Amino acid sequence: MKKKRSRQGRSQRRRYVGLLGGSFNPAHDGHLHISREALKRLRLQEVWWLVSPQNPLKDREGMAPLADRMASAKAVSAGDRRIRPTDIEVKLGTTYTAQTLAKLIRHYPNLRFVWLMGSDNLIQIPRWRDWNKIFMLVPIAVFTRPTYDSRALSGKAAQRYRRCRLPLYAAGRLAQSRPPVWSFVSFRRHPASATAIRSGESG
Ligand SMILES: Nc1ncnc2c1ncn2[C@@H]1O[C@H](COP(=O)(O)OP(=O)(O)OP(=O)(O)O)[C@@H](O)[C@H]1O
Ligand SMILES: O=C(O)c1ccc[n+]([C@@H]2O[C@H](COP(=O)([O-])O)[C@@H](O)[C@H]2O)c1
Repeated sequence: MKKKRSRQGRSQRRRYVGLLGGSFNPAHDGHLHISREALKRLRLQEVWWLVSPQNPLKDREGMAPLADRMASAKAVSAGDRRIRPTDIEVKLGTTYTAQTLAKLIRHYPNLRFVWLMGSDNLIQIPRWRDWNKIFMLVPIAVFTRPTYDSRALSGKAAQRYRRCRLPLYAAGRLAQSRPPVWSFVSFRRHPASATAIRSGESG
């Protein structure tokens, strides 16, 4: 009886943290939108914006300095204390997500992480280093994004992990679920994109 109570106590103290990795070149309302959706729908306490030193698949040309991207992330998230921009990958010495996650899990044994990404990245994730390891390490929430969803849901990653997909109505349990597990969060789309902002469209 005593043992049961203390186990419950431990799980109540657990904090669930969403990780939104990105270039944030610059940060925009789309990032804010999916972070708030994640906090609410996945029942998270915090979302960390992992402002990437350099996306291994993106060109260095046109990539603003990390300090500028951090400043933009801080400005956009300023109104919401649950959202925390960080350049922690610099301190961890990682640019590959699988490595970042392995280190974060080791450094923060009392936190439970969930990887957050837009549906464009579900299409691309099979090109990431050790991508299957990412599915094994943390639950993954994929957010709806204009134009990408149907390709994402018929793509290699969605197909390979189709049996590990939690339906939307169960997304509130995603953070506590044992990987591999993922969910497609399709409540409301947001049209913003950094590419559009850089090219002078409204984003
Ligand atoms: N409007 C959006 N809806 C859903 N997910 C988004 C949206 N904007 C960004 N994301 C997600 O946020 C993460 C970080 O995105 P990133 O910083 O690359 O912005 P981006 O707008 O996709 O940039 P770019 O256009 O330069 O590729 C990625 O997982 C991306 O899919
Ligand atoms: O690990 C990889 O091989 C890898 C390849 C491409 C992108 N990522 C990560 O994916 C996240 C989204 O990147 P971006 O540039 O699309 O915003 C960011 O955290 C990147 O570090 C990771």
